[in-house]
Amino acid sequence: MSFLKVTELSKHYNNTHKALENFSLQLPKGGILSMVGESGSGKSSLLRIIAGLEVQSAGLVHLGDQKILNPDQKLVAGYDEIQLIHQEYKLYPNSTVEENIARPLLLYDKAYQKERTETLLSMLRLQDHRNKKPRQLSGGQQQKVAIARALSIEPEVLLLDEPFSSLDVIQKRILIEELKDIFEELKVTVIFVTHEVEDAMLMSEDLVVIQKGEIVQQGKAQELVEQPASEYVARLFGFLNKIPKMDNTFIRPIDIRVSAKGELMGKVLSKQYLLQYNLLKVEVADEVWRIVDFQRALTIGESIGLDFDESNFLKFKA
Ligand SMILES: Nc1ncnc2c1ncn2[C@@H]1O[C@H](COP(=O)(O)OP(=O)(O)OP(=O)(O)O)[C@@H](O)[C@H]1O
Repeated sequence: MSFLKVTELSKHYNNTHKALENFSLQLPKGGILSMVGESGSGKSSLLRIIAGLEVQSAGLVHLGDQKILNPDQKLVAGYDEIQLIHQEYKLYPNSTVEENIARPLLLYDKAYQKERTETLLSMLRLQDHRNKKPRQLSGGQQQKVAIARALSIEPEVLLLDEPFSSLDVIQKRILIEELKDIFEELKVTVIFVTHEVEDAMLMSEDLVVIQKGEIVQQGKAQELVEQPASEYVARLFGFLNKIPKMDNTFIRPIDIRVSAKGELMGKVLSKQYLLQYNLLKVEVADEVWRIVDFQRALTIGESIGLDFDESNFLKFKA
């Protein structure tokens, strides 16, 4: 059953520049979807239109039976039910964490205000910071407060536009894992936009890849990894090695074995020490391949045989 429904949305800035083209998407209530796309692919435009903050050139957005009106159709742009959070989301600098979270609840009954604020402080584990001002918090904690504030009025939909891009990797991973559980518990419907595929996979199994304003692939993470619809999608998940003399045919480093009687011979050009393996650059025919060496046994200049199963080839249309 679709709850958030985007139908054939297009957005052309200045009547020419196409930020979105015929974009359709459906999410069930409580669904979490991660959207990956490079800069300029139309992700922010999409979220702003879904939130009712931007006028589309064509197409519709529905939340349940309700048609989302754009700023040309509605006196006050936006909806309480749909909250958009982005990287530069501003907290009230002179208010405490507690006050920031309670702010959208000012018109509500006092007892409910208190109860809801306490729930969110506890859910997001911000109790110890309740009396601090935003500047006394780390970037990750500030984004948590922003999310708590957005969640205070119990929105149906949360739209996250690269909200963690200013955080360091460790902070970010912990926060994504924490938030995923909270979103599931609250049954809020979430679209999480990022250009980092690993962050997308941490947040949800359901992924959409967007390129130049169009969906290039949508599905479970495993489907996208195993059957990428294009070279672009495949490269999002890591290096590809081109098979010599075969057009548009590739193999991933992880699918290659180093073996004395390999199908192809290669020469190690360089090696890079990474956390779980050495990543080698290997000259193979006229190509430079990336090979993973878990044993860290291979040395620069060494000639090696490379073996693989053709069933692991990734073939794309030209
Ligand atoms: N207000 C605007 N006026 C004109 N062009 C715009 C406007 N906003 C966005 N664009 C253009 O529309 C395209 C899509 O932009 P959008 O910000 O939606 O993409 P994005 O995927 O969110 O990019 P980023 O990750 O860099 O934020 C880009 O080419 C951008 O330059």
